[in-house]
Amino acid sequence: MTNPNFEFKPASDFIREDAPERYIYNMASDKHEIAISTHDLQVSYGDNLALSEGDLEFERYKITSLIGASGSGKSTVLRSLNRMNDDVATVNGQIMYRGVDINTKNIDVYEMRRHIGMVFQRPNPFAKSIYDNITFALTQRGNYTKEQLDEIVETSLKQAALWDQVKDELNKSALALSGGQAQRLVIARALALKPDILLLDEPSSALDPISSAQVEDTLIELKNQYTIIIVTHNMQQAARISDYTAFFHLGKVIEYDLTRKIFTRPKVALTNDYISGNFG
Ligand SMILES: Nc1ncnc2c1ncn2[C@@H]1O[C@H](COP(=O)(O)OP(=O)(O)OP(=O)(O)O)[C@@H](O)[C@H]1O
Repeated sequence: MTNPNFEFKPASDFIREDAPERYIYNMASDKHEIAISTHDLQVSYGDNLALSEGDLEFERYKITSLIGASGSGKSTVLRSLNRMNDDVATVNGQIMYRGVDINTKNIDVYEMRRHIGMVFQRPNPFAKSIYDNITFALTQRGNYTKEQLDEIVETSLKQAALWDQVKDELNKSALALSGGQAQRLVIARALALKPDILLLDEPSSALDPISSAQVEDTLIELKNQYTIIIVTHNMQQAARISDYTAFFHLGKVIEYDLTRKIFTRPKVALTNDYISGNFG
């Protein structure tokens, strides 16, 4: 006989904050090459613990999307990966890159950011020519001949799929570019430093659908040579471009798996609720 006092609760109600139902893909067991990983990462803004547990591994030459509701900690993780949070947050734990914990005081942060570049939500070209946008950071910290700079400008613009559109007007102001072109210029600017890892924080959310598709195509092209980690609110975008997806909720990674599994057979009820638009 049915117990009249029994009340059915949705699965998400059973998730305890201290031990949420979760599933993390075990990358190490499959011998994937890891580009960067975090261990016991905890990030606080004052008293607010924005990321309370973060053990994540990012596979080399893959695109990993970080998804989750607003405030769930995605940007906090992304920004911590190249120390953009240093001045605003307390970041504890290890961030291992090429055998080095880059979350320690003796790291040259500027040098590290040449390896781990960042592209932000709004295209932010400098008020300089297209050419100078790409060469600016290089000329600040190194000696390059004009021929070397020309070559870097051409290669990075080609990689960012912008060369054909701007090759005859490299001296034009970058501020005259369209949103999609400007974002690809910013990607080219990051690539000019020859990074290993590219971090992108909602890189196409401020763009129209055509420009956004161009940026997505660019990222898919780039993953042959770069490890890409992207924060996105656009579920279709995550499903289209990424190999892995990590779902964040209240500062924790709830599910991290192959993208096709997250979007077709998520293992955690909360992930399913999120991707099917039932919350957030
Ligand atoms: N610079 C900051 N100062 C204080 N609190 C911050 C700062 N940046 C983020 N937070 C807080 O940290 C928590 C996580 O924020 P975070 O930006 O990482 O979330 P998110 O998942 O990237 O959200 P969104 O999708 O809106 O960008 C939130 O509670 C947010 O208010």
